[in-house]
Amino acid sequence: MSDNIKVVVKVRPLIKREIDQKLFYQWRINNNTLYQIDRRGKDVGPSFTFDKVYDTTTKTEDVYNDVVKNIVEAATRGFNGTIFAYGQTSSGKTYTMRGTNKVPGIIPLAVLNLFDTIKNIPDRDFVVRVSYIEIYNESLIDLLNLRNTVRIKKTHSGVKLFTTEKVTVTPEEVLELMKKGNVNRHTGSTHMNKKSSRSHSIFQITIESRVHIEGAEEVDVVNVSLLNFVDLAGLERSGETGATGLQFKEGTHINKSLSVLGLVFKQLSEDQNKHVNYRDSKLTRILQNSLGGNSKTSIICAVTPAAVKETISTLQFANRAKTIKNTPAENLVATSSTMIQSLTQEVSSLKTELEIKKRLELNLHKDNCNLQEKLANLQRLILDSFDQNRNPDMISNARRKLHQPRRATISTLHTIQEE
Ligand SMILES: Nc1ncnc2c1ncn2[C@@H]1O[C@H](COP(=O)(O)OP(=O)(O)OP(=O)(O)O)[C@@H](O)[C@H]1O
Repeated sequence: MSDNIKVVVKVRPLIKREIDQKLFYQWRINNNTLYQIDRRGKDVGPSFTFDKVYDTTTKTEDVYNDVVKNIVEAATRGFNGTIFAYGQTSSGKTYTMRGTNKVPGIIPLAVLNLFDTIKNIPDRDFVVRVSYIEIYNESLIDLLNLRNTVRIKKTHSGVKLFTTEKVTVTPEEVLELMKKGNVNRHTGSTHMNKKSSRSHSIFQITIESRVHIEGAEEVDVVNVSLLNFVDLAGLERSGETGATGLQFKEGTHINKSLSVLGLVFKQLSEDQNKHVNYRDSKLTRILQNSLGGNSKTSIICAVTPAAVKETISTLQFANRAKTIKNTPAENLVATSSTMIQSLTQEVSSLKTELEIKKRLELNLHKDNCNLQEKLANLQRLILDSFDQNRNPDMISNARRKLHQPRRATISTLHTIQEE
């Protein structure tokens, strides 16, 4: 397994729906290799080997210890980290990331581990901030405040999300925020999954730390790192999910952004100097730093044992992902001077935004003047038709005034009305 990008496969047990439909295990696992089998257990198709393949008895905690724990702990030392759950609809991604009341998922395990690790680093002061967004039909939604608008901006350290961030001091607070966000997520019932995620979600934890100096007024060095937990919506085929109408539209967006993700993975695994289509979807744009960038990354591919086509497609994706090379850098240390540089850049981009808004306002003002002028002309026409039988001198006087320059239009109109 590469140290910087780890790709593992997790096979979930058959679920009630599949048992009721008399579906059976189409895969057997031996020595981290998946073999396609028929109903009698005979090998019939392709096989796929990975560094780690977890069978149906594996606990999420084992996966956590193998491929997530070290990323969370490195985040307390200033490394960025990203954990993806990828797989077809109903393969167990949300179960793995979030867990249930009885079985904790990757996020709760990470949160507990994070606060434990921090507690054991007494010479640094930590600030932990949490945000939670979803990408629904290519729109960004702030799951911690649905009225907020989420923006993506390029900063000197990479692409940054501007969304609600809550400072938290206990694991319970973080998990409360996760629960609050989960309630706001778009889900729907399909033939494949009673509670299917209709969006990609990104649970972000920002960890900031500085050396603890008793009585010190000013701190010069700050480490900032970002942990992303990405629960991807599942690749789906409308024929199997029974999606129509809005669900069909959602499925189209999900599939499109996943195919951009697949393309980005392909490009990253082929040639490091090639153009990479990060900008083709919000998902890849936001996660640009975690894909072939400055991040330690683990991809957990969830597969259902009763599917063949979708499982093969997930395993092919996992194969490609293995070859991506990330370059996590240790120097994620922001000194006060780099922070000033970053803040200056942000100020300058906000100034540009303000300029654009001012120009828009000016254009709106011009439009407004044009409309007022049109209104005056229309009122002139109305006056003409009503006043045909009135004093001809008064009418020609009014006409003369109406043909004066535009700025005078409104006052002219008032004069005419007074006359
Ligand atoms: N390891 C497991 N053990 C038992 N049940 C599981 C396991 N993994 C998943 N399940 C069950 O399988 C079903 C589908 O799981 P889940 O909702 O996590 O899939 P998903 O991949 O997130 O689907 P979607 O993409 O449609 O949101 C759920 O009922 C879940 O409880």
